Amino acid sequence: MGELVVVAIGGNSLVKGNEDNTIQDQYEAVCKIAANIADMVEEGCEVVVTHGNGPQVGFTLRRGEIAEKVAGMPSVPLVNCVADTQGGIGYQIQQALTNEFIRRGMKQKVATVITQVEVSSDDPNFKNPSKPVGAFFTLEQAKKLEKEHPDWVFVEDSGRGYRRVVPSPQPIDILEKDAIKSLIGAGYVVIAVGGGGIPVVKRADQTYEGIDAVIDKDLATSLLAEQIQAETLVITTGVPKVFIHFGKPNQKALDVITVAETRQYVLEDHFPQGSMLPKIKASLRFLEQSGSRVIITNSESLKAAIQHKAGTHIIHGMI
Ligand SMILES: Nc1ncnc2c1ncn2[C@@H]1O[C@H](COP(=O)(O)OP(=O)(O)O)[C@@H](O)[C@H]1O
Ligand SMILES: NC(=O)OP(=O)(O)O
Repeated sequence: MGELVVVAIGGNSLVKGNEDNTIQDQYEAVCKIAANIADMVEEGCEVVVTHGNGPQVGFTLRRGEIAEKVAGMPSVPLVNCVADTQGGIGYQIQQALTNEFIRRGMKQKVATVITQVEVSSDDPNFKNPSKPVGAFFTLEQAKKLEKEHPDWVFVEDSGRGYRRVVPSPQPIDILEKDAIKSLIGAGYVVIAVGGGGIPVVKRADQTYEGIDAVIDKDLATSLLAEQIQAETLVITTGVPKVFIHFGKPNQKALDVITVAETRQYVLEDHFPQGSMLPKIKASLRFLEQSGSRVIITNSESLKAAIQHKAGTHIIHGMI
């Protein structure tokens, strides 16, 4: 059995532009990432793929709102928008990976698991929306939209523009973790926890129901990696490495850092709230709970990163 690696794909890395991004554009981006993931499988890794849905779930929500306004169609709850994007993006990744394995003459099987993630209805994050979704707007556009829709909240997203935010509770448990483990054991490349998972709460009678929110996919991925006892968590994003003093003249790329060093960089405020900080928090959580190493890199560098030749590696301590 190879090293069990959970790879998270950022939702932003699947969209080129803003709301003008087409499904075909997204599939082309998915195909490029699928080739990089196939490289890892060829390297001997057992791979579980997770993905974000930040842009896509916002677009889906907006489509429903426009259809309601223009055609009087019933609105689609946010939790169902999460489920729709999990299925839609999961389908594209599953097809792209399957085709990539066929082209390479590999017998690898692929399956996507609809994944529900338990959250608490008492989570304080329900009262304080923080997860940016959908399109990026200018300040003027955001102010105009806030006037038109008093229930919408906007935040500035890491220097990239203003985005609508929705509640983002902490993930507590991956309901389908045993199914995911079984599929890995049967030799599948598994796609799971798409869009951070479909948020559900447990009722008093122990049954579940969906709740409107978008879970941070890095936190949900870290919980999955812990629950399936993965050795390695790889978070792919738009940059090849994590930097300190990011975007400043003295920015410095990090190659290998320890958990203690990473905690110190967090205290020194090197990682912004809406972008790199959730990835770092998810990495620390995985290493503190069970993991051996975390790699943060871009998808192009996946193979080299697994071979210790690229990316930022976070480890317990220096050997
Ligand atoms: N210290 C940092 N090191 C590297 N990248 C950073 C840092 N701070 C902010 N970033 C930015 O954060 C981005 C990752 O966040 P985001 O795009 O929201 O994630 P995702 O890829 O999951 O959608 C990077 O592509 C980079 O532009
Ligand atoms: N659900 C989620 O965290 O998606 P992104 O990674 O696309 O923001």
